[in-house]
Amino acid sequence: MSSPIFVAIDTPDLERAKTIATRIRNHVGGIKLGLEFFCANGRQGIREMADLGLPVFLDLKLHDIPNTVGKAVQALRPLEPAILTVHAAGGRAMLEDAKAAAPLGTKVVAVTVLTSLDRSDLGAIGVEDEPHDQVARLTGLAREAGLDGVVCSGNEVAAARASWPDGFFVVPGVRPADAQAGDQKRVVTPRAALDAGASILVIGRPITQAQDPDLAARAIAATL
Ligand SMILES: O=c1ccn([C@@H]2O[C@H](COP(=O)(O)O)[C@@H](O)[C@H]2O)c(=O)[nH]1
Repeated sequence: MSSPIFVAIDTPDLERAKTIATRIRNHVGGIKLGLEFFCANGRQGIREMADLGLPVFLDLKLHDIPNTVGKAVQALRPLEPAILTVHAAGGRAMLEDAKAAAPLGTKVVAVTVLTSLDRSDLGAIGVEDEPHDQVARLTGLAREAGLDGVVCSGNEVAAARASWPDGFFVVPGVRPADAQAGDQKRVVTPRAALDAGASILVIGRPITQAQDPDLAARAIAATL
């Protein structure tokens, strides 16, 4: 079985992204490219990264009116990413249009509650529920809209999977026991996230900022 680790390569520098991906390629299941990389390098940058041969998770977290998101996903179709993200809070019609516009082989997954948010952050944007309850609500919405799965933290993934056994669960906010959380607030270890039902783990800085990213990826893989 291929590794569940997708490395978040968050850099605007195409050559640095290629160097990291090349170094870690034998110890991870794929690479995740997000807004920072995409805004700097666009579709051509994604193509060049895909040419390295690892599955590409395109984490653009699209969130707009249904027509705009549908058209954006259409524009991304030629890239055929393995995984593509949209924000669940965009609502059911937006989720449906995103899924309808995506290539058949692309898993479209909805971001529920960002792992950088805690209970008080939710309160500040008018959501009075605990993250757990909001994740449950948005997971149900994503499932009804025909998506493939959701993005949530390792704290909520067990309940999300229990409600959607064949869903695809992406877990970021993953930190080895001795790593710094940084801006992440809902954090679990790689082993705990997998045990709780994660389909894949998104891990960025603990690998990409390490002196030896390959060694860091192997050390994390050894804990799984
Ligand atoms: O809720 C979310 C959704 C996406 N992310 C993304 O995952 C990586 C995490 O990087 P680290 O360096 O391991 O913190 C990053 O690209 C985020 O955009 C997330 O963290 N939380």
